[in-house]
Amino acid sequence: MHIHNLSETPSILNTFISEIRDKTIQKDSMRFRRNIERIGEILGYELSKSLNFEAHKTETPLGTSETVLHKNDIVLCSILRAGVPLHNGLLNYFDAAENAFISAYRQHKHHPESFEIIVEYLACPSLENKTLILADPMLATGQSMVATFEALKPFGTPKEVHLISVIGAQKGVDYVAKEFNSSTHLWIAAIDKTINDKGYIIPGLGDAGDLAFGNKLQQ
Ligand SMILES: O=P(O)(O)OC[C@H]1O[C@H](OP(=O)(O)OP(=O)(O)O)[C@H](O)[C@@H]1O
Ligand SMILES: O=c1cc[nH]c(=O)[nH]1
Ligand SMILES: [Mg+2]
Repeated sequence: MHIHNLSETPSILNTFISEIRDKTIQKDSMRFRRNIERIGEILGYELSKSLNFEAHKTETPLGTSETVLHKNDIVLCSILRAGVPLHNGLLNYFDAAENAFISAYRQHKHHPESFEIIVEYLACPSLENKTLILADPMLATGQSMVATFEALKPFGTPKEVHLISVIGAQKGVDYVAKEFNSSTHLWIAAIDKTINDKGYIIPGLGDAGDLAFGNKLQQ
């Protein structure tokens, strides 16, 4: 897997990551969502450099401008619910992308510290020969990414696969690196050291879905 950890190069991205982590600033849910969206825009911009480009001529009022434009058929798939603001950020740049949504949540059936990933909702166009971008802001154990990719398989074989995440734990990064094809790209804004016994990334930021959209009752 090609791992692109964007925080290795200091940039304005660090400001947005620092704000979503900050226990005071993150309480402003509108700012939290907007920061995730801005991070999505930056990750999308970096990812765009790896796409395929073709020559293009643009007629201006005064002449012809020659450039290259990407030609990929992109399907942008986000994991509900925390993936929604990240999806919006990516869609701001890949505005012609087709879109897919998939739900994945942790079900704590027997013990608060053990859970399984439940995939219930899935809306997806054909993925055959397309560029699939699979986005989820948190990559903790990596089980949600792997379970959702598995659920997408009946929709066709993508030409290339890009995973997008905001904060990952090293364990989750290692797990997806093992489970996905070696040609897969991971574009990630920060990689943290550990996961606690409840599956939260440390230091992480807490629960991204709750911070974006409010608390939910456990089923
Ligand atoms: O890498 P994993 O260990 O699978 O954990 C990451 C998943 O956990 C969070 O979702 P959550 O279950 O909290 O659902 P939510 O988005 O509805 O809050 C997050 O948005 C990821 O989907
Ligand atoms: O730290 C974590 C792990 C999973 N999901 C979150 O929202 N945060
Ligand atoms: Mg959550």
